Amino acid sequence: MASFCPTTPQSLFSTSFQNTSRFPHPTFQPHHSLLSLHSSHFFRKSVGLLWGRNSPTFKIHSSLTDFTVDVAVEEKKLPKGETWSVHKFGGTCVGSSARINNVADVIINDDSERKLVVVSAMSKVTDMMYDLIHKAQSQDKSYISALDAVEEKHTLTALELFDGDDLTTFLANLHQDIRNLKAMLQAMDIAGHATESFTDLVVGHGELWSAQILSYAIKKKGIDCKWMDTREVLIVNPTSADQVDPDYLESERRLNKWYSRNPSKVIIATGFIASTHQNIPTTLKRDGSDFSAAIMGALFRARQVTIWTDVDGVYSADPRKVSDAVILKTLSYREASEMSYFGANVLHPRTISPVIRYGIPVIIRNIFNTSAPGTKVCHPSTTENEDKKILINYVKGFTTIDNLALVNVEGTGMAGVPGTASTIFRAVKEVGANVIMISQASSEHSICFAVPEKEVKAVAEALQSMFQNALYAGRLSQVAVIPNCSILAAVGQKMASTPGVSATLFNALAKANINILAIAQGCSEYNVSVVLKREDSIKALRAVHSRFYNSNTTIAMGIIGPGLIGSTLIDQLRDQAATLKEESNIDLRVMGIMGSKSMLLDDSGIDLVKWSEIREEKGEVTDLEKFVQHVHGNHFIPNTVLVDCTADSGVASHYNDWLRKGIHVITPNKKANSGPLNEYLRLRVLQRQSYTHYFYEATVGAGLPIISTLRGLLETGDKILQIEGIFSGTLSYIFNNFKDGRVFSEVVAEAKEAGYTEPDPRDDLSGTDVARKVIILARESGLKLELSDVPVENLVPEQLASASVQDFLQNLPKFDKEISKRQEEADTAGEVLRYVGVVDVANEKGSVELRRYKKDHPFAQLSGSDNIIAFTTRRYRDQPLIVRGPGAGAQVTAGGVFSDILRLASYLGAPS
Ligand SMILES: NC(=O)C1=CN([C@@H]2O[C@H](COP(=O)(O)OP(=O)(O)OC[C@H]3O[C@@H](n4cnc5c(N)ncnc54)[C@H](OP(=O)(O)O)[C@@H]3O)[C@@H](O)[C@H]2O)C=CC1
Ligand SMILES: N[C@@H](CC=O)C(=O)O
Ligand code: NA
Repeated sequence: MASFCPTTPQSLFSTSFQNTSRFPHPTFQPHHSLLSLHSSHFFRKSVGLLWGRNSPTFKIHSSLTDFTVDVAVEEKKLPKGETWSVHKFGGTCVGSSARINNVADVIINDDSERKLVVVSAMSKVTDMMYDLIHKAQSQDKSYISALDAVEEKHTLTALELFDGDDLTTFLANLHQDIRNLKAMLQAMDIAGHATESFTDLVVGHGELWSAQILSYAIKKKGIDCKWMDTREVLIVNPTSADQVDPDYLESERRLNKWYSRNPSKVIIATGFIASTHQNIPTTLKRDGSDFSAAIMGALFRARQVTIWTDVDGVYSADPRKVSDAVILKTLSYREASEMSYFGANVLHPRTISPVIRYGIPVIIRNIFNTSAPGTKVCHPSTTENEDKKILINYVKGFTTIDNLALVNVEGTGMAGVPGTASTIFRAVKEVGANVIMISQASSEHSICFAVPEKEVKAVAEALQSMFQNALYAGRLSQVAVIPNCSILAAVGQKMASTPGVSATLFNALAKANINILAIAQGCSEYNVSVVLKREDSIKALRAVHSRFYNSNTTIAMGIIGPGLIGSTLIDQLRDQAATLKEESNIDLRVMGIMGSKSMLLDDSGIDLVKWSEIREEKGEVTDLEKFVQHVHGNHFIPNTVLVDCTADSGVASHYNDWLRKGIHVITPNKKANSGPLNEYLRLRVLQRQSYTHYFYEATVGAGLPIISTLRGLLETGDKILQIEGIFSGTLSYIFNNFKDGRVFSEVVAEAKEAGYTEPDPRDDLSGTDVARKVIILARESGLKLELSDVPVENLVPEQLASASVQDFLQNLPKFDKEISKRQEEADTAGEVLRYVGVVDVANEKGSVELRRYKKDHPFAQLSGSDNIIAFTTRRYRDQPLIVRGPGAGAQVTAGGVFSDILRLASYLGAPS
């Protein structure tokens, strides 16, 4: 066996680069092909001369010895193709001896006939190596102890993994490398500088050591394997400061030669590092190890390349932002490139190019969860129909880029003037800014483009100066900067030629009340990008993801007024939450509950079992503005709804403002819809113009479908003639039970106890509550009536009009006689008393009164808190359409509010 002896360091360029691991001991076997070893002046011209174990004529340069060894070797032809599978393990995968052992098992368990494994340096080692260089250059002597730490880390790992001759060999190599590195660092220390190739040489040691360690760890498990210093094989041409192009022909030639000397079914190769044609060490720059794996895949024409990471595959969106993000089973090469560009943790486009050439699939898998199949990146034909889970199978993923600014160059002088765009982008190029997205409307009045926020100041200044004259002359009106923007991109190969994809995207954004600042879609249609305000970025991502992936429709809720109805609603939400999530993908999160005195806020959703105790303990003083800000301010949840369960007109006066902010409103509170007409009309106009919803089914007939029935009639072209009925659950209960000698005040108390009345039962007895319902239905039918336009028959004794609720109830028995008299008179005539409301649409009037009906009249047949509402319309003229059932009470009212919430969820995209 030929080897050459270590020499004593003499100077940096003729010193101790002997017997290093990147220059593995040539294991010359007597029956091998002719191998010539020459020596010359070691490192005399360039350190690159070291990377020369690439041909049967093997040149070794030493400052002390010159020698040539010719060995006859048998040429082993590299078998290429399906039998090879390539794996790549990043730094975290080989971060410790336990992980290296795990990696060894994964390789052994791969039943491919031949395996080529690319490894990165152990985790943190590359940073440690850069730190050494940084310290040495700045003459910080602590690089010596830092180098000791590097040596110790690898020594300990080796000691834990293998033993015997392999350990001795590895440690000898490692010590020699460390001595060499020390000499190099000393030189940097003296020079106060390190060239790029020197830096690459130092840093590349991390890969050399990890490849050797892994190969010995595999050998220890009884599998024969060789390790490869890829600098002997991978030849690249630097194309720019951060890019190199592989020379496939030369690399293939060198690989064949390497293999002829090192035939093996398992090869562990260093990632990241390569050489130039002049054998100068270099690196593959960003994402280098992935690139190494892809190049190796191409050189070996491998069956597949597996990139092992610490995630289960490529997600449909960043899982830290979208909790429902799913792992994609397949992605086309193009989709992977697009997603990667837009910040997803996918293969960098450049790294996939070598495998695209041969259609070699790349699988992204999780080393910590080998049961997960991962994501397969391959040609689209093989990806079809695999991602079945996706409802709308056209968009694969969504990504965002933050910290951008939009620049808008605008003016009438731009249209039809060739060269404007070129001038703009020349200015941008001159300040070295990177244009991320461009959009120009065909009117040519403006061009807008997105650049990184940190570059926008220079861009704006350059444009101001470039267009100084045009701005002065008015040909351009402005160069405006819109800061704090983000791009949201939807990526999918099948988006091309599929109508409706963008419409769905924009619709989802509109429903989440997100404003789009600019749009771009290239002709290839693989990507639709929209620019949004930064603060909307996560909300937008969730909204579009949920629309395309049938994932949860999440709604942030704020409940105002946890009284009888509010607290019953909370109980119903609590009991139904799991089913809704599981069966309908609706995730309702109550972020705040507010009463008149105290409120409870929570960032992730209040525990609906213990909310009352928690409010007692942690509640804060009610502050409506803070409450709204909290519930709506959660940018992770795309939709917000405020549910007003008070009877308060002050709370209702905020609906306008909330709707304007994109907050949906749901309420059983009648105050807004029966309040001042102009405010009501303003509210409706605003609501109709926006995608923000305002639902109030429970304001009339509680949970009964009154508003929706009326809407249905109107929207389908029916004409309402009259709506007549018993609209008050309280008054219905009272007059249904005020018979057989019972006392009026007692029945009123029962109605209050049963939860039918308004917080102040005089609102019911006075007829005001019924009048409000009449107004709500009248306005819904198109009448422009004020509450004061509806005459009411007031049943509240005048003397008790201004008493407290308690005094009113206490003193009501004093007035029982009068009403009993009316009841008896009716009874004698074979009639009953019923409190009815009428909307006379034809005559544009409303009325509310206590009427007498024959005992066989449908209104006389009611029981409990039943409401009955008869719609006489053009279609239902002879036989009115009748809705009947309990029209008050906690459960039915809260149920009505709840069903409005679910209607909202379905409008927002939940399955209906
Ligand atoms: N009962 C029924 O059958 C039906 C009721 N409705 C409507 O439902 C609504 C609620 O009725 P109900 O639950 O019976 O009434 P309650 O009196 O039981 O509850 C009202 C709640 O509103 C809170 N509240 C009042 N003012 C404010 C304010 N300014 N800010 C915050 N919270 C406030 C109260 O808080 P606190 O407790 O802290 O004072 C209380 O929690 C009413 O609008 C009613 O018309 C509609 C259809 C049927
Ligand atoms: N107090 C009201 C409750 C429903 O609106 C009624 O009695 O109908
Ligand atoms: Na209703």
